[in-house]
Amino acid sequence: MLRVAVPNKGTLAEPASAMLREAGYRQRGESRDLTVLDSGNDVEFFYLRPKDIATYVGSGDLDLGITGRDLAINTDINVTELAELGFGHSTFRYAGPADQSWTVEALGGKRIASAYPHLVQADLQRRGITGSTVIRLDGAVEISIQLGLADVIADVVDSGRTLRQNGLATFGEPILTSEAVLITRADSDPGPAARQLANRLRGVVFAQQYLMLDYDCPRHLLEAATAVTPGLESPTVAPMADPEWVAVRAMVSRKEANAVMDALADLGAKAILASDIRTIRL
Ligand SMILES: Nc1ncnc2c1ncn2[C@@H]1O[C@H](COP(=O)(O)OP(=O)(O)OP(=O)(O)O)[C@@H](O)[C@H]1O
Ligand SMILES: O=P(O)(O)OC[C@H]1O[C@H](OP(=O)(O)OP(=O)(O)O)[C@H](O)[C@@H]1O
Ligand SMILES: [Mg+2]
Repeated sequence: MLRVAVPNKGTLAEPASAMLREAGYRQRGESRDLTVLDSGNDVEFFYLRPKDIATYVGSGDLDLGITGRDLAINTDINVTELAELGFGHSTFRYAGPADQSWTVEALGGKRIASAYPHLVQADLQRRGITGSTVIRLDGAVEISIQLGLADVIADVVDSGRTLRQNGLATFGEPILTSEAVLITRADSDPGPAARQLANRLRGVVFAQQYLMLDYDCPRHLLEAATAVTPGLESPTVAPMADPEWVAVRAMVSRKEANAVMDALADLGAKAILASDIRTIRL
């Protein structure tokens, strides 16, 4: 039986379970449940702290896990990414008081507070910065400078609101860009059941990036219209009761969908519909 770790709370918990459900797996109904057996798919899910997931997967006690890339790297254990899951996006950055001008080069010998100490140590080492003290905190890191514990922080930045509220500003390039990822132990074949779960999740991620467009097209405009909607392989073109018209169906990128619909309408297509795609196998 495949054993899979899923975040039990925090930012990643709800979207991770929703994605697994969409991919056809049974998920817990009660937020206090720590395990769920999906006997139909021969998978057992374990609901664990996101910070601990890479530890379980890296040790080989669990086969797969969903966690943040930043959390996985910070765990400093041998795991590899099987899929990017398209949610839980963030950056990991240095920040200091907004009224001081900081550079990464000036971090030597300074005190840096972070809930991701390994990630910070690795970044300092990569840059050849020495003598800094990394102070490990569990959360609410933004307050530590004000309280006198640290000179700067390194933390997860999403909207930037928490930093602004605490009078802080980022400096230097992001240390990392992160999102939720599916991980497995590095240097070992995860096996066919794990590959199937990864493929199902990739199908959901991919589907979320596309919409299905359907429209009616005057036959003489078909070439121009299908140039606007080439689809993945080629659009489906079906006859309509009126021989002057054809029905066209093609996938379009969700980001471009409205521009494509405008272009089709300008061209003379009618009844242009966009619908969600739940999942895909390419
Ligand atoms: N706005 C956000 N705040 C916090 N984490 C975020 C945010 N957006 C994305 N993430 C990602 O979510 C993961 C952190 O989730 P988690 O809930 O474990 O953090 P946490 O709230 O710091 O945990 P804890 O409950 O121990 O404080 C990281 O991978 C992080 O990059
Ligand atoms: O850029 P923003 O949109 O403001 O989001 C980033 C903030 O959110 C997270 O904190 P969280 O709420 O998880 O609290 P914590 O510090 O206790 O983990 C993270 O640690 C940052 O503090
Ligand atoms: Mg947090």
